This record gives sequence, structure tokens and C-alpha cells, in this order.
Amino acid sequence: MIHARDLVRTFKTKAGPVEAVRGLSLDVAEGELVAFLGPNGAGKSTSVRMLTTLLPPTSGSANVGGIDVIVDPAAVRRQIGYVGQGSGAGQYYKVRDELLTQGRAQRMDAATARRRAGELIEMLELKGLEERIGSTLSGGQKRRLDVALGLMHEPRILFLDEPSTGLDPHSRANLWEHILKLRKQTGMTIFLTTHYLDEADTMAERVMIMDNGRLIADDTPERLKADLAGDRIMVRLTSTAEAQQAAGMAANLPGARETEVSGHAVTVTVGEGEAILPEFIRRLHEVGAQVATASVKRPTLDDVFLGLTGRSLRETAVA
Ligand SMILES: Nc1ncnc2c1ncn2[C@@H]1O[C@H](COP(=O)(O)OP(=O)(O)OP(=O)(O)O)[C@@H](O)[C@H]1O
Repeated sequence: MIHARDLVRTFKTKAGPVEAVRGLSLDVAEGELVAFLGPNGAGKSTSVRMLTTLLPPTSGSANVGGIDVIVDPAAVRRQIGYVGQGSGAGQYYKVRDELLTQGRAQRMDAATARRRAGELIEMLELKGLEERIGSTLSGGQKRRLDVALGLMHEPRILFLDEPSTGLDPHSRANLWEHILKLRKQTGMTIFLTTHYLDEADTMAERVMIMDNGRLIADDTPERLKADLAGDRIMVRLTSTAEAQQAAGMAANLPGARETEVSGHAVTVTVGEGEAILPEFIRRLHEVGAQVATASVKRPTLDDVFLGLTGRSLRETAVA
């Protein structure tokens, strides 16, 4: 449904060229929900803008909904909905009028536009707000109106650029409920960028991580976490000497990666923490070591990014 090959975008600036995207290749199948993650300036928006025909690539090619974005951008735009960063909804117009104007811009006849506006008001829970002016809506309501505007022409593919940024946790959860419901009802392909790692982890079937204009990971959140981060087992003993001995034993556990000692505690990264921890405790008891506490920490997508780049995505995102 979305295919890119070696997409490159360079911006000319006074300080010299900025290579925002340096050879992006990706494939998204029909009906998939894919999250595009990366720190500020990684090139996510530039990539999405090229895929949605808002920006011509410097080189490379992309095909969206079966159409080449360079050869026929207008036909691509008819297939896709795009909800950009910030509110696209007018501040001074009523909700229903916004939707109808959007319908006219999409060359819908008046009856079709009214029917579609009614459907979207229902789907995105904007009922009761039809006569309200854009500027009086809450952040979450505005975002839902933005999504409705992007869906007026019934696109098969929806691009969402940071849909939930700036929303409070309740409105974020509510927006997601609507996005997932829409997807279930329509089978739409959804491609979104987000700064929220937990959101990408729980909502997306596939996560693509971008850094410095390049894709550095592309898989399901589960596989990324298992392959690139792993579970962290932490065992606290009753002395530093025991901890040192335990660290030596931890390194010999099946699939053990990094081992760390801090005071009385030993941390070791393994593939499946819950299966390995009882074995580790058994071996420690065998040599007479006293285990005070033990825990397994599941990795996050931030651990994946940290493993790949040595930097924390959470910190770079906040910065
Ligand atoms: N019009 C432009 N002119 C010059 N440089 C640009 C332009 N647009 C983007 N850039 C630069 O390209 C790089 C990638 O920017 P982009 O907005 O695609 O990143 P992003 O991953 O979407 O970041 P964010 O998460 O902050 O939105 C950055 O260094 C940015 O400053």
C-alpha cells in the first residue's frame, strides 16, 4: 500500500545542505497500522510529507495506494487522508461547516458531503458539537475534528503526523479509541508518527525507527524488544562479595548479554527473563548465596533505541 525506495530529501540552507532523509526504503501492507518513531529532527515529518506528495523528493521513488507520488500526486491525494501536526481546523467556523467545506474542496456533491459529514460526526463523537465554532473546542475535540476532515473523501490510507501530541492522557486515550474503531470499521491502512513510545508499543503492529535520516529498525514492537533490548533480571544479594560471584555466574546464563554489578545488586540482560530467573536463583542457592530480592524488567522501545544508538529516545524527544 505504501512503498518507498531510496527516498532522499536535502534542504538547501544558508548554513549548507541539510540531509533530512538519506535513503528511506519501506513497505506497508494494506490494513497495517505502522508507527514511525524517532527523535526530533530524525526526518519523520519530511518522510511523511514526501509520501503524501506535500514535498518532492530530491531523489528516489515512492508509490502510495498503487500510484507513483511523483508521476501523479493528485491521484495519490485522492487515496489518502493526511492529518498534519497542529490543528488544521479553522478557528472561526462551525464544525459541520468545516466538514462541508472540506467536502466541497474534495469536489463532493452537496448531498454526499452532508451524508459523509453526518457519518464522521457520529464516528468521531462530535455529535452535539456540530454548531460549535472551532476555537471553542477542547484540544481532544479539535484533534478529532482534524481526523474527520482528513477522512471526508473516504481515503484508503490515513497519515497522522503526531496525532496525540499536546493532548492530556485522557484525550489521548480517547483519540486512540476512535482511531482503532475507525480502523476496525474501515480496514484502513494507518501510518503515524509519534513521540510517545508507549503509544507506538501498544497500538502499532509494526514500528519503524528513524534516526539521522535513516531507518534503523523495522519490526513488531515485541520482536524489536526481544532481539534488540531483552529482559533485565535484577538480583540483590546480601554482600558485595556475593554480588561479584553472582555476576560471574550471570554471564554463563543461557542467552546472557551485558552484566552489571552495583553494590549488592547484579543486573543481567537475557532473552526471556521469566524463564531464566528461577534458574539463576537455583544456581545461586547451590553455591550458598543469599538472594534478598529478585525482579524482571521488561524492555521498552526506549531500551531498543538506546541499544541501537547509545542514546535515549525519551531524553532526545523531551529535549
Ligand atoms: N524546510 C526546511 N528547510 C531546512 N531544513 C529543514 C526543513 N524541514 C526540515 N528540515 C530539517 O530536516 C531535518 C529533519 O526534520 P523533520 O521535521 O523531518 O524531523 P522530524 O523527525 O519530523 O522531527 P520532529 O519530531 O521534531 O517533528 C531537521 O534537521 C530539520 O531541521
